[in-house]
Amino acid sequence: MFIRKAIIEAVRLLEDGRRRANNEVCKLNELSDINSPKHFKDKSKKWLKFVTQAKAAGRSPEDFHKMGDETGAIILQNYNDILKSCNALDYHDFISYSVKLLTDFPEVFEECQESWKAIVIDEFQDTSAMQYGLLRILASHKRITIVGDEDQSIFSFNGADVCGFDSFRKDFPMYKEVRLNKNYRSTRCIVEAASFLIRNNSKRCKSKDVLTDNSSGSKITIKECCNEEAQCAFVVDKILEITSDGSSAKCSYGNIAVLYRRQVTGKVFQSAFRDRKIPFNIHGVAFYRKKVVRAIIAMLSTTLPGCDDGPFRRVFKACFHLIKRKRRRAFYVMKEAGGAVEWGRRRQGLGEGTRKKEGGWQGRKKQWGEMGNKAGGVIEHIDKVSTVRKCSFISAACDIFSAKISGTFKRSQLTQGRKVLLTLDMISKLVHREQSISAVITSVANMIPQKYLLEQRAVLDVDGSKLLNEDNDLRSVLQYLLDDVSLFLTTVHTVAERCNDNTTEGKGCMTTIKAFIDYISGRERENFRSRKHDNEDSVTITTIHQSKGLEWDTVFIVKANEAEIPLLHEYNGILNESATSLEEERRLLYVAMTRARKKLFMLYVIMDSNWQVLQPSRFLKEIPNHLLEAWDELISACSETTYPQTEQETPRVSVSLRTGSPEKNTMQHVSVDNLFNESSTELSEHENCNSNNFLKRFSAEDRAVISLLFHQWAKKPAFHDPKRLLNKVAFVIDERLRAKKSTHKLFVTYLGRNDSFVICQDALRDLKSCLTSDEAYHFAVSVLKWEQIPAEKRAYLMREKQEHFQKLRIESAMNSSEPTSKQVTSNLTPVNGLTCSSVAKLD
Ligand SMILES: Nc1ncnc2c1ncn2[C@@H]1O[C@H](COP(=O)(O)OP(=O)(O)OP(=O)(O)O)[C@@H](O)[C@H]1O
Repeated sequence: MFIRKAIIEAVRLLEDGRRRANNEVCKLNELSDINSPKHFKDKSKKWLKFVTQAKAAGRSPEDFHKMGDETGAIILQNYNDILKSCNALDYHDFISYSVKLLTDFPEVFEECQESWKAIVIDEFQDTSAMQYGLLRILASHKRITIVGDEDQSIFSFNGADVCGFDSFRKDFPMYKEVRLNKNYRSTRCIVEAASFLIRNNSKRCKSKDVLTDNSSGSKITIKECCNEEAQCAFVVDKILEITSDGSSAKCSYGNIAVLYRRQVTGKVFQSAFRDRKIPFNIHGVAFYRKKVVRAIIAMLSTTLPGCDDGPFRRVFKACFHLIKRKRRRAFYVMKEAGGAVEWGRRRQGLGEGTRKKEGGWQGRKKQWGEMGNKAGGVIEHIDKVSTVRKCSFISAACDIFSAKISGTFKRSQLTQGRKVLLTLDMISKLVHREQSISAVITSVANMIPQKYLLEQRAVLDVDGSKLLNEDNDLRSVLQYLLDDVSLFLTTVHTVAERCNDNTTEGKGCMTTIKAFIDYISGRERENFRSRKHDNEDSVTITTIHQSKGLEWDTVFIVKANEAEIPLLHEYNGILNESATSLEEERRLLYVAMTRARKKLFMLYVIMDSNWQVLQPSRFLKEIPNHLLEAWDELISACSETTYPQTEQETPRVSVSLRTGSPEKNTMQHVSVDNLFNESSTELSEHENCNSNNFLKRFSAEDRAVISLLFHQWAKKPAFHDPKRLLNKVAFVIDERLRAKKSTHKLFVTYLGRNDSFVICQDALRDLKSCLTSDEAYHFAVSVLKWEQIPAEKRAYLMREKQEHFQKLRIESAMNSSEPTSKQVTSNLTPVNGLTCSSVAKLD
């Protein structure tokens, strides 16, 4: 967290410096954008990767300076300065300082040599250059064994350096190499397929061919799916089939895994598995490990006799956590306002020196330090006082915060501390007065600073496996907790015991609370123990990175698509198709494939959830056909049986377009494009995607014409390149604009027909002006992809798409008595000159 903050600040300092150097004065309304945390957060993502890699490689700002990367040098320098000024070290510093310690202090080095007489390193391919440097010093006695597989180096984003093997060979020339070429895990078919794939990497030891004595097993199934839903349905059906008693190759749930490149791909599987009652496991936080639930339990625990320091510490942490957040928000607001003040000052001619004196990183750090580190700092200080005075945490806290002034804390912090003590006192009184434990929990929940967390759903996708395997649970966190209380009262804590509580204690519900806390602690312990066992018979859903080192009988690699694996986009959307990143992505697929013992499925989708056309991963083509199950048959089976081709099955919509003047409406036919239109409108409610963003710039009517124009030229082989397509569209616009009319007819030949559409001059100009944008480029790419799909497959997809939006409309109409904007538009359609009707087959 701190690292990210430091990088955000490093980026902010860089931009600040640049603006000052250029003497740029921002407009007031731009300032809030420029200074907004989001602005820096987004930008800092790519720099986080840069700094991690630079530090892992042991590079200094000077190195980047020498390489001519001035920006990189400044960012790294700023980042290092920030850490230094906060007296902080990051993970990479731990290693570099250890190297320094061992080099500068021979006695430390000798002690380490004495302690570690021999060193064994597993997964050596994941070692960074910096780690290797430390290793080299520690292993000066030359008693070192490294185990690794360069083909499985997949953590370069974390600084792992696949060149480590070469460095090792050079630094330990007396090494003895033992090649473990025999694979005991997978069938021959899987081993061969993975080998064929990885052979395409140039940076690897060529002589390394993995063999196996295992049987050849069944071929790899490559499955094309219409969309993610269809992909999920296939996986679910297949799992149910292979786990059923009747299956010839019966497999237990625990022997199956679904692997994907990005976390987000797994979401759809979680809900589908829940619906179909397939047990699965995933890393996550169980309900009683949620911070907010733990805070409530800690607050209750503080009222119990003999409560130790832990719950008190947790309460302080939870309450000061809010202060931190609240203040940080306030800080950003202040920063934004400060930006405006600063702008004002510039206008008034206040000097740089004044600004530096008042602001700068030091000032900001002071403010941030006060805010960000308070919870930790406060608790640390109370701990210190309690150790020195040999008293409990709460006594120390009472002493500290009852003081009117403090040498350590500011007055505002003392006030906050007193508030926490007051809250604890109120809870204690409540527990002694109130007899209903549910009432106490509800009141305590109200005192929790992060109250909003209690309204969130108790069972989220990121929760622990035990909870995820339960049915869809719509209860809030608070309701979940209160239901647990009811369950406890009705099943565990008998009426007699409750009466006993009241008579022995006189009043309050302290004993019940103690019993409840004991009950849930015991249950949690048991859950934790059994979870491990439960997971043994659950399907694993995980990312490829997390699957490293594991193995299953059956593995599904899902969404094996371009832009997924290989995932070559940087955070800033720039395509990084360097050979190095491509080879790392190939290794990633290699790791995924080699997780399978007996059966491997590789699936790809034709369209993503945004209805964007996707291509299968280029890596699939690197696996020879003879290892794939009925690849050709599958494809032809799909096109022959899956895609309907009759007129009735591929309804099309025709839309008449508005002309420049409303009176001169002409009816024109638009085919696929109104669906693009439709999707772009619908998608605005879902996710933004570049190509749809492009169309969204235009009015609904113009979108159809523009889309059609692109499709017309995309069909011609001469314009199969997105840039050429954009140039052609620009050329057509120029021609039209030369005619100097307020409205223009665009002659479009599409689906074998010549049609003309009227579009106004302004829309044409707007279109021309944005043809060089990234969004236009993405749109051109998506149009080209669409046109490359075989006609019958396109017809099928169109039908799917129409059905999808039809379903959405029906659902939204059923959910809302108010008409949606879309419904309003469609009701107004005749007035605007838009009509819809079914027309013939697509192509
Ligand atoms: N000599 C052997 N005889 C039989 N089975 C073996 C032998 N060595 C390993 N195996 C089996 O092969 C599988 C893979 O072994 P292991 O996990 O040690 O390999 P690995 O190189 O660490 O794999 P990876 O790095 O790909 O995860 C395991 O199921 C293991 O039981």
